[in-house]
Amino acid sequence: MLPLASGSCWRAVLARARRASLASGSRRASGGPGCAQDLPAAVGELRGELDRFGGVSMRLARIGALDRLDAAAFQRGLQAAIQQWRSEGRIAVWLHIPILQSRFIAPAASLGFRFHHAESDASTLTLWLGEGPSRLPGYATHQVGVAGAVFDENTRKILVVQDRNKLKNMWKFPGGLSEPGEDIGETAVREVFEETGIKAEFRSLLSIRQQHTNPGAFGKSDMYIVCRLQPCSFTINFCQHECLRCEWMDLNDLVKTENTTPITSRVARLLLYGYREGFDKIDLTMEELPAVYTGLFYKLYHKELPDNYKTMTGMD
Ligand SMILES: NC(=O)C1=CN([C@@H]2O[C@H](COP(=O)(O)OP(=O)(O)OC[C@H]3O[C@@H](n4cnc5c(N)ncnc54)[C@H](O)[C@@H]3O)[C@@H](O)[C@H]2O)C=CC1
Ligand SMILES: [Mg+2]
Repeated sequence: MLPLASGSCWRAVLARARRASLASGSRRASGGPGCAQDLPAAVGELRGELDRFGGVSMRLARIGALDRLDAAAFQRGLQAAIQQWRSEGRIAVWLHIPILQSRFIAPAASLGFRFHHAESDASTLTLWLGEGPSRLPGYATHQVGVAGAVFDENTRKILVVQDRNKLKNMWKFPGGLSEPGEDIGETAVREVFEETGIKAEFRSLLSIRQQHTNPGAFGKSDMYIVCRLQPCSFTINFCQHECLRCEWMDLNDLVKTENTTPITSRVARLLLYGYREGFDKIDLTMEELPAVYTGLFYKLYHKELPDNYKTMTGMD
């Protein structure tokens, strides 16, 4: 982000707020915590930053004497700053508020700010200043759950569990929610081990289910991904908190049983097809590739691409 050229605007408006307070002889003029005389210390450090979309970002954590700034003075300062930013053609304001400074949320909300998101130690509010409805991107919309279909080709057995905390005890693949920064395959391997004690390796991605307004996802959307895993151990030691039962079941039995969920039944049939006709018919395999802009790496999942199509050597 670039420092905002009109950062001095804050200094001016809060100095004005201070003068107004002094003139009105308000309680703050008399000194003590939250007193208007203390404003310049906080205000001098208050800087907005311009982003590449033409919006302004304000991080209250960067202001040293914020503890002494009271909510009413903050609101007056913010209001004047918004006016200034509007006149400069800024399209939006992002306000980052540390959790211990949450008293600034209400004054910001009264000026039209709304929550964009919250982390454990801070919240971010936004105000759209541009024309028409807000074009700011929303925050996270989905949770990601991943299950491991651990299939042993030698015995044709598949690892299944029944949840302890469900009203109906149906067979399903072990799995759970992905953690931040975790790859899909890593979640499948971790959850399978935590729930069943079975060690396994990621082979491919088999299916993706998307479901909206999911109660288990706090009313957000849910992506449930099933991976094919290859077992590396076979002795079950299942988690008593999460699972009621866990066993290696013949794949044909899982395909035929009614005591399962529709998605488990469908993926079992997909696995049976892959087992008989070749897993290349059903696998979305993974490859790591470099990201162009960030210099980081990402994982790409798709059906196997023949080598000559990867390089395009000798092809038109
Ligand atoms: N069709 C299927 O076969 C099923 C698919 N799924 C999918 O699996 C994913 C989630 O898997 P899970 O095994 O549920 O996740 P998980 O294995 O990460 O377990 C979640 C844990 O959080 C606990 N928990 C949940 N809500 C709680 C609350 N309000 N208070 C206290 N503890 C709470 C649960 O008891 C459980 O121990 C989702 O994507 C979901 O859609 C889940 C169940 C069945
Ligand atoms: Mg689970």
